[in-house]
Amino acid sequence: MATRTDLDGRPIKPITICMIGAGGFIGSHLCEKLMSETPHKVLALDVYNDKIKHLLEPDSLPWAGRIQFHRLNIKHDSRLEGLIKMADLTINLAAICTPADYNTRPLDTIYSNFIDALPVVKYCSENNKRLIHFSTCEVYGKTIGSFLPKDSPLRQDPANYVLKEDTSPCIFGSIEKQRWSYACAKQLIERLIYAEGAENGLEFTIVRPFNWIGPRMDFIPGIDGPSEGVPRVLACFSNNLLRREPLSLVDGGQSQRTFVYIKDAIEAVLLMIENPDRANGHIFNVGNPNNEVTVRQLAEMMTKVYAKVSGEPSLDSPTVDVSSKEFYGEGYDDSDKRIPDMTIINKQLGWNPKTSLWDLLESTLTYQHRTYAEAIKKSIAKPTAS
Ligand SMILES: NC(=O)c1ccc[n+]([C@@H]2O[C@H](COP(=O)([O-])OP(=O)(O)OC[C@H]3O[C@@H](n4cnc5c(N)ncnc54)[C@H](O)[C@@H]3O)[C@@H](O)[C@H]2O)c1
Ligand SMILES: O=c1ccn([C@@H]2O[C@H](COP(=O)(O)OP(=O)(O)O[C@H]3OC[C@@H](O)[C@H](O)[C@H]3O)[C@@H](O)[C@H]2O)c(=O)[nH]1
Repeated sequence: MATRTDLDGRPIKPITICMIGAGGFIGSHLCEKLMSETPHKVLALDVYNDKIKHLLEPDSLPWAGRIQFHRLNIKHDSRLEGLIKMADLTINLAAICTPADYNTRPLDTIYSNFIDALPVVKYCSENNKRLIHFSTCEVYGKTIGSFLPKDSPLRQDPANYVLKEDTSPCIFGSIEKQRWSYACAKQLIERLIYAEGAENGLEFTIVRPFNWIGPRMDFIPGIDGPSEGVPRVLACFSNNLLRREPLSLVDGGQSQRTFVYIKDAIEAVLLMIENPDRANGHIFNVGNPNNEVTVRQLAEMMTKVYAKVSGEPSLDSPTVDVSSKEFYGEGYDDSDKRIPDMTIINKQLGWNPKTSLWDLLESTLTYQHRTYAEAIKKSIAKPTAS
């Protein structure tokens, strides 16, 4: 491998990374990138490894020996501190991060996103290890603009809706809207990490992902996840398309999101890993402000793209409206709009997303069709046990 240099022209030294939650969606892409393009070693920690199996087996893979899987639950495993000590950098991705869980399993959500992350922060701080912690864009909550009258010209002022790391407030709903328990737990762990940096010199970077999507995100209910499970929107809509069912629009699909391609976002994380002097002490939005749609528009676009990649015509009525209470249960609420300000990541790391929403949906839905269409057909054809 040719000598790789950082953004300041210095050669990059190989390091060992302790990646917690390496078996998930983001972790699997990050492991893939680190194995195929860098000399770094990864201690991959997770309870599952299905999404990184292709990197672990067989032993003849070019990166054999550079990635080691450790099956463990960070809630109760004494090996955690030893693994953090063995590494130069810890990346914590582990979390319950699916909205269907926030109001139905609020305790697990709070424990997973706050309590379980505490020892990781403590071990990094005590052992002088660098930490990259995954937070979320949801820490911003609702926009200021959402509280203005519908026809107020102030809604047009970007200051009232663009989300900026160092100036935007964090606006959550009331306590019985348990949707916000996740965001609140993430916010408190951010504050704790920041305080560890300020008082004890912890070297940290906080990542706030804005709806990263792509292959291997979540699961398809009844195929590689529970039949009654509700994954995030990309997988929900993929499941509907694969089964030729209308896509469910929660509360009319009026909420807005910006979606970024996982492969673009992983480039940003690699820059953080390899440029500690530029990334330490910072909180970074990572998203694509150019890919904004309402959830309804996302459904329409996915329907068109899926018809193209599968060759199957769309349904006459491709969407159906459903209330959030019916879909997610009591205590659901939503972020109205999420546009990331890109100033800080641009200045520190020179990163910009590249892939348009249409292009990222085309490659992702091609993957979904190739991976799941046959399995879905078989599961539908299978006679049910009497
Ligand atoms: N994907 C996104 O767009 C997005 C957006 C905002 C924030 N995030 C954050 O990024 C991180 C990763 O998200 P993801 O999309 O890859 O989710 P994911 O659910 O696919 O991955 C999380 C992984 O952590 C593992 N994990 C959870 N608890 C664990 C424990 N106690 N011990 C060991 N492993 C455990 C899970 O098994 C899973 O493989 C999360 O912290 C999430 O909150 C992601
Ligand atoms: O079938 C569906 C699924 C979801 N939706 C809607 O689609 C939007 C996006 O839902 P997602 O499940 O992808 O999750 P959200 O964008 O609300 O939150 C996510 O973003 C940030 C991360 O921290 C988390 O991964 C997750 O909380 C929501 O408005 C939701 O109500 C539908 O209309 N229909």
